[in-house]
Amino acid sequence: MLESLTQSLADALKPLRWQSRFTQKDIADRLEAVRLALLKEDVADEVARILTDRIIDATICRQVRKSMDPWQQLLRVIYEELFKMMGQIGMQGVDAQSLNLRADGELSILLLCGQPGSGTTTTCGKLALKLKNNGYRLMLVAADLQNPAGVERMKAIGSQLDVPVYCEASRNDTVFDVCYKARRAARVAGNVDVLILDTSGRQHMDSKWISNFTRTKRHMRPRQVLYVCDATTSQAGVDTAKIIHDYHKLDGVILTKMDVDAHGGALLSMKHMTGMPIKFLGVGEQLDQFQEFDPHRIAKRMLGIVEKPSAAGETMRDGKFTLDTFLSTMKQMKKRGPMEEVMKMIPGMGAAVEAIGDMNPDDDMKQIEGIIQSMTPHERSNPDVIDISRRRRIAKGSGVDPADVNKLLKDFGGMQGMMSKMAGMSIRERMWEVKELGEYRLFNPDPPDEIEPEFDDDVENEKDDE
Ligand SMILES: Nc1nc2c(ncn2[C@@H]2O[C@H](COP(=O)(O)OP(=O)(O)OP(=O)(O)O)[C@@H](O)[C@H]2O)c(=O)[nH]1
Repeated sequence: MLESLTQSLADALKPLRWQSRFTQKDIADRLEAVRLALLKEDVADEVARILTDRIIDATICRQVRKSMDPWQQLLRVIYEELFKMMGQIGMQGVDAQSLNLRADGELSILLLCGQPGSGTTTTCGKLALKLKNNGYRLMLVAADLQNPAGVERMKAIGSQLDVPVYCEASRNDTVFDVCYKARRAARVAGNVDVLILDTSGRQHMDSKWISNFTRTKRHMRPRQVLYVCDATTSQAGVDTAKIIHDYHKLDGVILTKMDVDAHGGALLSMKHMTGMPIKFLGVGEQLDQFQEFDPHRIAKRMLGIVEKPSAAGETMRDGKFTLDTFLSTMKQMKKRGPMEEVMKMIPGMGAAVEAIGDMNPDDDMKQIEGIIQSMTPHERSNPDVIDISRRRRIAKGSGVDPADVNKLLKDFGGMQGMMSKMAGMSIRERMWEVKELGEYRLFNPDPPDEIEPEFDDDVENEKDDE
């Protein structure tokens, strides 16, 4: 995954690697090499130009910290610009909020479309598996009637996941007919939370397909329409995604076959060129080879920064950071003073606390405590088992909205991930991570166009931290 892009970037930046000082000319020369490297990896011309211009601007705007290696500072700038180019945080989860699923217990519909062979049918199964693991009850719909093999594949996926599949024997039905009948069947069954429609077709660009798709989208009222794009098709895939998005206004992209995409052209260009966020990545043929898109991790990977798992990280991933741990950590922190004061003690959080103004972290803490205490011990150790009906009961028991329970579980999931990630980091890296979380992810799920990093602080003491 992304091997060629990582190598090209490394080659372009290599002359600066061991230099103790950089002039602006050095940086400009190297970034021209980076731009050419990006073009070679099939990144859109516009994206390569804007990205390198932004990196140059950011390096000029920042006051260079004397105590820090200039190479590290340059890498930091490139990393930030890469993830800004790709990412929109807070839209990638397999949860009610990120997928806009209904909170009232009514049927939610997700519509997936994509070019033939892009992996749409497989992706429907991957999404179904993730949702099933989060406690949702699914039905899959094989609405790609032009391709009998696709229907058979969907049936095989359904039996592998033990999820019902709706399909029609008649090939005279249109995509709309199948989806319409499937929705009726799901409602009659009464035990389906999410209906996933596989509408991958033969000729997405022909007028018949467009009118059928438009009708399906209008009448089925899906909660989200996701475009499945084969990452290896690079710019051609991005161009098609843009045409379809301009016409149909989709909600996001799932990039498949990332495991065999060495170049990352589609990955880097997609958000800027189409305006759609990337939500998930397909990273293999198996149904569990599916990831929520994390632009931070991908940007690091592009720069060859390896995240090393540590023993403590493994422990976290093994599930030992439970809701009980979370609650007791919060309580310990609370003993040290009001939440607001404790949060201010965390590097980078001070500004965030000021920014949230009227919000009262102590009240939030009481609500969190109430929700966690309404769960069973088993649920606190295994939050994945909390399905929709339990979420409703927990909400009732703690006097909050089901959406608050969903949010807590989502935040906890994020924190669990962060804890495992931080376990393998140096103190400085941890400080960056917490600072980013405070200023960027936690309080601002849609990142601003520009982040103002504080490179002009007095950081002479930083070396003491290491
Ligand atoms: N390596 C890799 N292969 C994938 C991935 N996703 C899907 N595939 C493979 O891509 C091929 C096409 O997948 P399908 O799910 O049938 O694609 P489709 O878009 O529904 O195709 P049609 O039915 O022809 O429209 C299959 O061999 C899948 O196993 C992925 O993330 N990585």
